[in-house]
Amino acid sequence: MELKHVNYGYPGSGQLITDFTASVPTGQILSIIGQNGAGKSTLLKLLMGSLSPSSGVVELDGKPISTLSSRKRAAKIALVSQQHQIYDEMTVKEVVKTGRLPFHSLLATITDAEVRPFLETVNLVQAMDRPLTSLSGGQQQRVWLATALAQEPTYLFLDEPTTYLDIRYQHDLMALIRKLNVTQHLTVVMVLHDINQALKISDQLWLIKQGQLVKAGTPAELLDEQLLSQAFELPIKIVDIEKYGPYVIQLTA
Ligand SMILES: Nc1ncnc2c1ncn2[C@@H]1O[C@H](COP(=O)(O)OP(=O)(O)OP(=O)(O)O)[C@@H](O)[C@H]1O
Repeated sequence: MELKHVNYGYPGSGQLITDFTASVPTGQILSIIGQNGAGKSTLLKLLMGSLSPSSGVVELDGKPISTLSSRKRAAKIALVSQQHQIYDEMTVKEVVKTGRLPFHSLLATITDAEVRPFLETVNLVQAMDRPLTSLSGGQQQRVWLATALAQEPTYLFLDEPTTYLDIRYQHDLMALIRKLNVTQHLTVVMVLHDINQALKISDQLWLIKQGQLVKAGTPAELLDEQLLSQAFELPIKIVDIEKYGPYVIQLTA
C-alpha cells in the first residue's frame, strides 16, 4: 500500500495533506504520530479509500484504491475508529456479525458459530449475548476489534485505539495487536497519541507535521530530540530508563 504525491484538503478548507509519498510496510506495525490536527486520521481515510486525493494516488497491490468497490476494500482493510455507530439494542455477537457483511448479503444468515472465533481472539465469548452497551469501555473496544477482525482483512487500521483505556487495558490491547500481527500476518496501521507507546510497539513510524511527512523510519531512527521537538513544537528530551530503554519526555512546566 502506497501514497504517491498525495494532496488533499476538505471541501471549503485549505490544503491539509501536501505531497505525501510513503509506503505502508507489509506485515509490519506502522504508527502515525504528530500533533493534533496534523492530518493523521485524514491519512488513514485516504489510505482506506474513504477519501479521494485531490491529486496523487493511493495504491493497493499496485492498483489505485479508487478502482476497488467498497465491498472489496472492506475485505482488505478494516478500521477500528473512535467514532462508532450507535447500536443501542444490539448484542455483542450481533455487532461482530456486521463485520461479516462483506461476505454475506443479509445479517440474518450469519451464524453465531461464524463469529465465535473472532470473539475468542479478543476473549469475549462469555459476553456474546450481552447488549453491547452493558460492557465496559475497554470491553467495547475489544468488540470493535473483533468486528474488524471478522472482516478477515489484510490491513488493520486503528485510530487512537487506546484513548479511553486505562494503562492496563492499553498494555493488553497493544500485546493483542502484536500477537495478531505475528500470528495472522496482519499489516497494522495505527494513529497513536502516546509517543512512547508508538515507539515501543511499532516497526515503523511516520512522523507528520501540518499534513507533511517529516520522517518515516524505525523507532531508533525517530528517537531524535531535535526532530521530535520540532515536529511537536515542544522541548523534548530522551532519557534512558533501566530495563525499559529510551523514553521520551516533554519538558513542559
Ligand atoms: N470532515 C472534515 N471536514 C472539514 N475539516 C475536517 C474534517 N475532518 C477533519 N478536518 C480538519 O482537518 C484537520 C486535520 O484533522 P485530522 O483529524 O486528520 O487530524 P489528526 O492529526 O488526526 O488530529 P487529532 O490528533 O486531533 O485527532 C483538522 O484541522 C480538522 O479540523
